[in-house]
This record gives sequence, C-alpha cells and structure tokens, in this order.
Amino acid sequence: AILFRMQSGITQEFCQQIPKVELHAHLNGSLSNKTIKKLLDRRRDLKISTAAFEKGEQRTMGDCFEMFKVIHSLVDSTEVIYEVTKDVIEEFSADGVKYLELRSTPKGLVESGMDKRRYMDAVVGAIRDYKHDNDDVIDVKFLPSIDRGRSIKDAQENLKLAEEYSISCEDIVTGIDFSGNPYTTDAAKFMPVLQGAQRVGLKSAVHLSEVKDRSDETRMFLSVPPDRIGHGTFLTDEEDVKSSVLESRIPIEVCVSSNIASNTSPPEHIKHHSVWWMGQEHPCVVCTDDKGVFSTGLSSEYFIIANALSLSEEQTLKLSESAIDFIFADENMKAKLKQIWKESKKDEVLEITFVTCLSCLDMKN
Ligand SMILES: CNc1ncnc2c1ncn2[C@@H]1O[C@H](COP(=O)(O)O)[C@@H](O)[C@H]1O
Ligand SMILES: [Zn+2]
Repeated sequence: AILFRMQSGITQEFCQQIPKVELHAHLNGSLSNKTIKKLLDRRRDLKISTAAFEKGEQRTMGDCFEMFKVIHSLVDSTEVIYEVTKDVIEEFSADGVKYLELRSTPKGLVESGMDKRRYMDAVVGAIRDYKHDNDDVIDVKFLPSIDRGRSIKDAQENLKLAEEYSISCEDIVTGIDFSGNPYTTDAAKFMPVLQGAQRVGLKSAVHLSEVKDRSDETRMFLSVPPDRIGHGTFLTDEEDVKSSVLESRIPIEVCVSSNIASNTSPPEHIKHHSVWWMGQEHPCVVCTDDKGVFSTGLSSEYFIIANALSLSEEQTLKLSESAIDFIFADENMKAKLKQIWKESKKDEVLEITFVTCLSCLDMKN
C-alpha cells in the first residue's frame, strides 16, 4: 500500500488530523476568543478595556503582558479556573492533541477567597474530570509556573506546592515551568528555586534566551540544566552557548507565531531560529505558547513549520511523534502514545487504499 501522499505542500487539514503532543501552553494565554467573550459578558461590571487585544500585528511583548493582566482580572475564582481549564483541554483535544502539558502560575486572590492551593486543586480537578467524562481521549499534565516577574518568596511557595502535588497527584503534576516577562533582569535570584526543583525530582521547562542579550543569564540557567528549553530564540548569538546546547541535546520548545507576534523573530517563517536547530538535527518540539493571545492552534503551528521546511506528510507525522520522547511522563505513557501514532499510520494506509480503490472504479466506468 502507498503510505503517504506524495503531493508537495502540507495542508492545514492534514496537520489537524495527525495526532499531536503539546508541551508548551500557558493556561491563561490559551483561552480562546470564545471563552474570553463568555467571561467578558459575565463581568460587564469590571468595565475592562480590550485595547491591547485589538492591536493585532502591531502588538509588542509589552502588549502581550497587558493582555495577560486583562485575562487574569477575568479568571479570578476557582470556579472560573476550573471552567477555563476544561475549555482549553477541549479545544486542544478537538485540534488533535493526544497529550497536553498545561502550565500555569498558581495565584491567590483575597477578594474571592482563592488561594494558591485552591488554584492548584481547580486545575487538577478539571484535568481529572475532563479525562473521566471524555473516555480518556487526551492525557493532561500540569506544570505549576514560576513567574520571574514576581518575588522569590512567591517562587518558593510555588516550588513547594509543585513538590507536594507531585506526590499527592503524581499522575498529573510532574514538573515546573519558569516563565514571566523576559525583560526582567534580576532572574539570577531564582537559581536556588530551579536547583531545588531538580533536587526533588521535578522536571523543568525553562524559558531561555527569549529576548536578545541574555547570554549571562542563559549560561547560568543552562548550568542547572533544564529538561527542556522554551523558545531559545537567541541561543545562537554566542558560540559557547550555541555549542553547549547542541551538545546537551536539550529539546527546544518551538513557538513560531508567538515569537513573530511578540516581535522577537522576523515575520518570514523560514527565518525562524528553529529552522537552524532542526537543520542540525537538534530535538525540537512544535508548540503554541499562548494559542488564545496569539490566535493560533497546534495544527496551525505544524502547518507553518511543515511548509517552511517543505516537509512531506510522513516527515510531519514523524516530527509530531518525536515529541513523545520529551514529555514529562513515565515510560508507560510514552508507550501508550507511541501506540496511538502506530494506529494513526494504519488509518492512513486504509484511507489511501480506499481512495485508490475509488479511483480504480472511476477509471473502469
Ligand atoms: C509570550 N511569551 C511568554 N514569555 C514568558 N512568559 C509567558 C509568555 N507567555 C505567557 N507567559 C506566562 O504565562 C502567564 C499566563 O498564563 P498563566 O496565568 O500562568 O496561566 C503570563 O502571565 C506569563 O507569566
Ligand atoms: Zn511560554
């Protein structure tokens, strides 16, 4: 049987149909327009200005962080967190995602009685309930985030919670994320937190070199080292950094639309830094970052990469399969996912055989 269509150019539909793994998705940045509109309609009392949302391509990194503020003012209770977590899982699942790692910064809000622990419970609860109510169609993990824009005390609290939940909810909390506004310059203070995470066996995904001229910081964080690198946009600026990452084989989470929208990558997809890393056969995982804020989806990101690199269907499916090796989960989960990819290749054979048979009939008539 013919395995894959030989046509050049991957379609959006193909990228939607193949099974995918999403490893870099911030919960509140992933809220769809539909979810945000629902929340805005409910909270007219807040008189929220949506100016930052309307800037489109003129947006800067600063505007993106303004958008997070607006979203955070809407997602202000455990009920809402529970609800939006389910919405986001549903949307990724509808886009063909079979395994999802959601990251989010636990927050407390005195007004609504929400504390960080309740925040964690709401996310974990939504993940459990979604899986239970939807026949196990998607596996979801939760990586509590450490926001570099907040205090060290805040970071230490989040690390403690991550550690605690990695014991009480070991099937869901498996690591941490280090993120936040990359223009803050005092990130060195978080080194003990990243080292602490490693000491207690938590995996870590660290935003690294997302903006220019952060080489010292990057060298410092690479010394821990992280288990995955978020963005890594400017890693190639310094020879020593570039070669140490190449040698380390630490996978890079690639978020093309996010980088272009926040003006850290040129608008031409082919000029994205991931093209260079993939050319070196360095492990790269295609991700969305903030599918809501950047109006994208995982299949759109695959569509962009596949076309920039002129990948065939077979190569695109292989790329999505390669992400399985870098998930923060155990070998059983990896085996389960590999089986899903294997089955999807069978479907592909069947579909193509069927289409071929139809065209034979056509010719006979
Ligand atoms: C655009 N590039 C980025 N760089 C760095 N951090 C980012 C980010 N995009 C999102 N976040 C981080 O994720 C939070 C929103 O989700 P949660 O409230 O945690 O679910 C933002 O406040 C920021 O800390
Ligand atoms: Zn990110």
